[in-house]
Amino acid sequence: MTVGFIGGKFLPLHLGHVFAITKAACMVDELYVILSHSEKRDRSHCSAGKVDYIPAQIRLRWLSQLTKDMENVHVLSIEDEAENDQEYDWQEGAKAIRNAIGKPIDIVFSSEPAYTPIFKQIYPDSKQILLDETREQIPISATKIRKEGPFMHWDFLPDMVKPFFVKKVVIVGTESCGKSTLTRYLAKIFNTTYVEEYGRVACDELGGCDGILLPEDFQHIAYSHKLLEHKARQNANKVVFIDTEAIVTQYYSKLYCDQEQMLLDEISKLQKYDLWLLLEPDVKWVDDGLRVHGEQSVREENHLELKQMLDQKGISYHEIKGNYGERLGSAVELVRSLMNR
Ligand SMILES: NC(=O)c1ccc[n+]([C@@H]2O[C@H](COP(=O)([O-])OP(=O)(O)OC[C@H]3O[C@@H](n4cnc5c(N)ncnc54)[C@H](O)[C@@H]3O)[C@@H](O)[C@H]2O)c1
Repeated sequence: MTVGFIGGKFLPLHLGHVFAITKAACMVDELYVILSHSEKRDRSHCSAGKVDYIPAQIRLRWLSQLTKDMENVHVLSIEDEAENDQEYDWQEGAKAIRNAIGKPIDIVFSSEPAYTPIFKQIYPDSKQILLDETREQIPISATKIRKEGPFMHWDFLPDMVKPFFVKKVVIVGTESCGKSTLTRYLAKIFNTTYVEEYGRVACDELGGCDGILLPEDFQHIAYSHKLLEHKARQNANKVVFIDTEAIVTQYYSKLYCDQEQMLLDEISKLQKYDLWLLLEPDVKWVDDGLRVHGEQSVREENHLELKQMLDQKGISYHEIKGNYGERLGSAVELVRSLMNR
């Protein structure tokens, strides 16, 4: 029975790691993948680059998803207190790894020749195997991803890792301000997924909204919308476009049922978007059979009401106005600058 391990920060996990882990898994009876983490050190690595801090729990989830059907692979997480790589105590780290594995280690895997003398010292009885020290198979490193940003190396990220980096753009506004068209067009331009307004789907099913929507419909709408958001984010290509969120649902609950719902407020506290686009009601009102507030003065009043609701929540949004072409142009520009940030 041979036991081996491969350790790393996996900050973030990439296809080079996947290659190394799968190759190592074929060379031993039992492989341990060790996630070494220290919040201080890992935060400073991330902030020195172009990625948000990736908590250890997220990295552990990725490794767990990756290895869940690899019967001879186990993932362990080991924390240390080092503030940077230079401060990392390899000897202490080895002690913790031995303890966690709890059986003799036959092979220590890595793709980093610089670790060879260290491993010789701290694992004198184990064999060392370098998996792809020239990084010929999968030419990528986590340092490069952090330095240049995940979007530059998107194809080197495993599918379970991508959603963490996906930017969420939400498009809000009152009736007939071009939200659903803008959402779909942005998704086409950025070649990605989008979420349509679930309230519309619900009203289509009911055959209308005015006078027949019940307060609980808005809860159903908010839950269903969040589920669609989750799915669209899983499949997104770097960015996902979302038509409407819980504050707009609250706005509609007030408009149709004269009820402000605590649940919708709570949902709105949990949501996090990278960019908010608030559409002005300055395009022609289109009667689609579901809309009822077409008078321009009413549209403007409603817009103001929604704006106030966003302001009260401290949301920072970009106001989008003009004809359809101008709206698309300014939205594209804002999304591009978000992606390059
Ligand atoms: N104490 C110990 O015994 C021990 C052992 C190993 C690791 N560690 C910890 O892990 C850290 C090392 O993590 P890291 O950030 O250098 O590794 P990492 O998270 O970037 O990579 C993990 C492993 O994958 C390999 N790898 C990376 N890119 C690859 C590619 N493109 N193709 C093939 N293989 C690839 C690396 O060589 C490494 O062996 C150390 O600083 C230490 O904290 C400790």
